[in-house]
Amino acid sequence: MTYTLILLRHGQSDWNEKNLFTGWVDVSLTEKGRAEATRGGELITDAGLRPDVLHTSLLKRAIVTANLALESADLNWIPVKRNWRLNERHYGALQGKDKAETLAEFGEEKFMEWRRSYDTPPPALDDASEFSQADDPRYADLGDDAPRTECLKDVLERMLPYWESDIQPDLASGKTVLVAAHGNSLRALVKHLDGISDEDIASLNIPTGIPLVYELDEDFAPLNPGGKYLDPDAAADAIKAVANQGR
Ligand SMILES: O=C(O)[C@@H](CO)OP(=O)(O)O
Repeated sequence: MTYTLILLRHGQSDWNEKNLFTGWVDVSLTEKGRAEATRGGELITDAGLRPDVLHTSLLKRAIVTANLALESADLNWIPVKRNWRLNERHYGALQGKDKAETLAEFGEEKFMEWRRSYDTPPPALDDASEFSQADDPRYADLGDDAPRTECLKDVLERMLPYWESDIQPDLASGKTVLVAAHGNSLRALVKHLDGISDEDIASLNIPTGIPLVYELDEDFAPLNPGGKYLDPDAAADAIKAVANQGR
């Protein structure tokens, strides 16, 4: 028995286009992002894949991406589960800040530490900030556990329980699972699946809107380590663009 897992980062968002740190701020897709999402669904269909169930974050850029992909795959009807544990990394006090200005102000080392180090979070976001989610009803159940900043390690630690409790059982029952999420929550999942070291994960970036397919064995170990992008050429170009953000 092999399991099929399809990872889909949301299409380009308004704040991807503007080059702003986003995190938990609930921004919309651009027209380009919507087109990427639709094409993502076409790529899934063309590859002969048919997701049985969808898991998304609570952020609309992932939700709308999944809806558009499923619309183009004529699979609007499949069951969906949404969970904050698939959210983008909470970017702390960087949320709403321009990436190029942050790089210019703090320098390459600090910028990359905040962006890609495994275990150093940016400073926490003040609850009074216009970019805070402290009063957002969708996170009310989290109470004081709601993050004010996160590093990738934090994301991995809050994502893994959901991977084990909700996604693995769907895979184990033979379902093809589509996970529509974010650059850093998917980096955390890929780190876990591929056993990537804390150092090496810094240079792994995930492009918007291009499905990444893993075939997993019964222990959820990849049979195709690194997975397979359904449009490898577009993925390679887009990965470089993500890596160079801020420059
Ligand atoms: O701003 C963010 O939330 C993320 C994803 O867009 O950015 P980065 O790739 O810099 O971690």
